[in-house]
Amino acid sequence: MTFSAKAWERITPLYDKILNMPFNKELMEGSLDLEKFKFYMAQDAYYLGEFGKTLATLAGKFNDLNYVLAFTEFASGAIVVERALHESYFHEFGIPDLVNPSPTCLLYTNYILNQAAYSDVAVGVAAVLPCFWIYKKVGDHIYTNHHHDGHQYKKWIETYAGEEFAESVKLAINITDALAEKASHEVQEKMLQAFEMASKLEWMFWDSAYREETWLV
Ligand SMILES: Cc1ncc(CN)c(N)n1
Repeated sequence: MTFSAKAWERITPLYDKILNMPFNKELMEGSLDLEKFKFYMAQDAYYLGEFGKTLATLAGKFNDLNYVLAFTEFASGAIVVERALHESYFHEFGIPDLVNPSPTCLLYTNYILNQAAYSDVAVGVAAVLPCFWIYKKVGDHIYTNHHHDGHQYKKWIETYAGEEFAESVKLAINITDALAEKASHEVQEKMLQAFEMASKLEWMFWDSAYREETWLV
């Protein structure tokens, strides 16, 4: 069994919960409160900057130059392509440029940055894989089930259900599998744990956006 098959099996119950979160269900129906979506987009802008730095950190750790290239492109993709999506919404909805990260956003970004900086590179890669893979699956699910006409969150849906993003996700999965194949049993177990932890943090990120989470002190 490949690492990716094992990893997805491990998070399947969590993935089902993600699909049924109010944020994602209402986003799909187009009924999601605009203030919640704006909150999410603002936090996600912060997230994507840190995600880009995490990918760039990982890029510098590979010996295989194909992987360096792939992760460098992922890093610029996170910042350039997804930022374009954000900027169109920022324009439309007036979301602020400077964002203070929510507790969950800070927790998630610090987790992936920490894994990229201090863990085995294969573990760092496993920690960022949910950011690709879960979004692709959720994007496809929402794309298939949403009403196409005049949907106010159409650009978001099309970004994550699109072909360009699909190519990156496939490559990220293949690289993770190749790294896992060469890793010790111990590192493979840490990779699974990192994949599961980041998947939980994806759940928390949507939940925190729905609650418009703030600092209590
Ligand atoms: C929180 C989060 N995770 C993943 C993605 C998709 N790269 C995103 N935009 N935001």
